[in-house]
Amino acid sequence: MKEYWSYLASLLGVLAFCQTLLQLIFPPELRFLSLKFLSRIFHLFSSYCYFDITEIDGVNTNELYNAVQLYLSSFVSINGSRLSLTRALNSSAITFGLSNNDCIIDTFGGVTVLWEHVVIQRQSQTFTWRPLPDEKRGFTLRMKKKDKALILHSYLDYIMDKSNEIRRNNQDRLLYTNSRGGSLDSRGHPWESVPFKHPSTFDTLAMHPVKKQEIMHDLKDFANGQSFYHKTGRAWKRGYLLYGPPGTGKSSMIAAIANYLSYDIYDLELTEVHNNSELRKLLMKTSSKSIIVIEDIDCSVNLTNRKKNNKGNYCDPEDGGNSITLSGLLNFTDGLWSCCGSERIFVFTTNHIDKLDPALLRSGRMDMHIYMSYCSYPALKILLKNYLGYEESDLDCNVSKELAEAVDMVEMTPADISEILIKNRSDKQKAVGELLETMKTRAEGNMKRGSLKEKISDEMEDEEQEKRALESPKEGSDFEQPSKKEENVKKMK
Ligand SMILES: Nc1ncnc2c1ncn2[C@@H]1O[C@H](COP(=O)(O)OP(=O)(O)OP(=O)(O)O)[C@@H](O)[C@H]1O
Ligand SMILES: [Mg+2]
Repeated sequence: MKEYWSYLASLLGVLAFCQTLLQLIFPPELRFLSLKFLSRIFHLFSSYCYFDITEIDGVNTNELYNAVQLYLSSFVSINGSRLSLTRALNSSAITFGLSNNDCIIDTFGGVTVLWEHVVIQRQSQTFTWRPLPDEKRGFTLRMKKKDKALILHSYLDYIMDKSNEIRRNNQDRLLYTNSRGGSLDSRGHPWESVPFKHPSTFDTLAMHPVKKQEIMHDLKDFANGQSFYHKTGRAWKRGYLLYGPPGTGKSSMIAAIANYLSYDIYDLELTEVHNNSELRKLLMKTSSKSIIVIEDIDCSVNLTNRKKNNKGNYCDPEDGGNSITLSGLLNFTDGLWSCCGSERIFVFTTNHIDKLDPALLRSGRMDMHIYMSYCSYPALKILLKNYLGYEESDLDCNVSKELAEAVDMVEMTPADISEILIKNRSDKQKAVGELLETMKTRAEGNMKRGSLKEKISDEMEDEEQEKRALESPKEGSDFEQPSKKEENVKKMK
């Protein structure tokens, strides 16, 4: 036995000596190359092949990585043994994920594949324009070589579709906003996101039911219109311009659209975008199935100060590319760049449609112009139902008649009315009474103001007429201006 141990010790000693000798004789490059060669030989005879899906691809985020992560999280909770759990700030969902360097098996169309989540600490920070994350993350997909075609053609597409579906069904919508000053985060994103939890829906939106149905129909047509857009060669996008006084529900409508179609919202703060190329980059980083919103477009940037050139056409001021121009914005919504990605809705809102540049309003630019009006009676009925639980039949016949008459005479926004109803929601009758009272008072005020205005304008018109009568000489009087023809005759004489 003793002999055996001494034999083993001497063998180990010889091996260690050989290794040191090899290290001394062969430089590290040669050793690296030989290892690479050996691994090539190994892969040549192995029946498996591997795909690496890294989180960051060059400078761009790899959408496939996020999709795989989400896809695996849907069943990893049942099959995995060691999981990472995450819950985004304010999110209502817990996400399961594979722990670092853990594996999971999946089957697709009778084929078995193995996913490994690979996390490597980044060695040294080489020089980059922006800081990179401390870890390099990625997934490695292992499959049999013979299954490669199926995996590449169908499985990855399936994962993309499935992940989109999971995200829409299980997760909160996301509300993105462009970072202050156009800065990028460590993962190269110019957008910051928070879970979007706006409760507004088309059911709660107070507007004329016919108009509402029309909009909802248009939205569904758009969302289901992939083949139509493809067939007609049009980019799969749609533009809505929402205009109307403050408090009529423009922002609520955007939230309702997002909830209706399960789209994310990109709320673009134009004042934080420095130039057209930055705008283009922001657009490139938006995902499909999203709504890109520019609120108060008339106030965001000065897009209306365009000059007429000598041909009479409007053109942007020359600024050396240091600011956003209207043509840049139109390119953003209309041009070739607007087609990167698909299934996107552009929404612009304004309180003053008359202040917008005609180029923005031209037909074909924004597909639908939607006027968000002061509250009408059909809209009021929705508010009464939402806030007080009242159907029309619950109201006294006379009261509903009075409400219907009064609401058409006052210019009250749904926001004004909501306020009164919320304040008195514990006492429904009081709420309706106060609403009616307010409407009547305002209507009287409006009428008084209206008749006063009418009186003033009548008086002004009378004065104007008198003035004109004094200034213009009477027919046949001495002060009659000679006609041009007479003047010419005089000159000839
Ligand atoms: N049409 C509406 N239906 C239901 N609620 C509404 C409607 N309009 C306004 N409101 C209520 O009033 C509040 C303000 O509405 P919202 O922010 O959507 O108005 P807006 O038109 O976007 O105003 P602004 O022009 O000032 O941005 C909302 O929180 C909502 O409760
Ligand atoms: Mg708004």
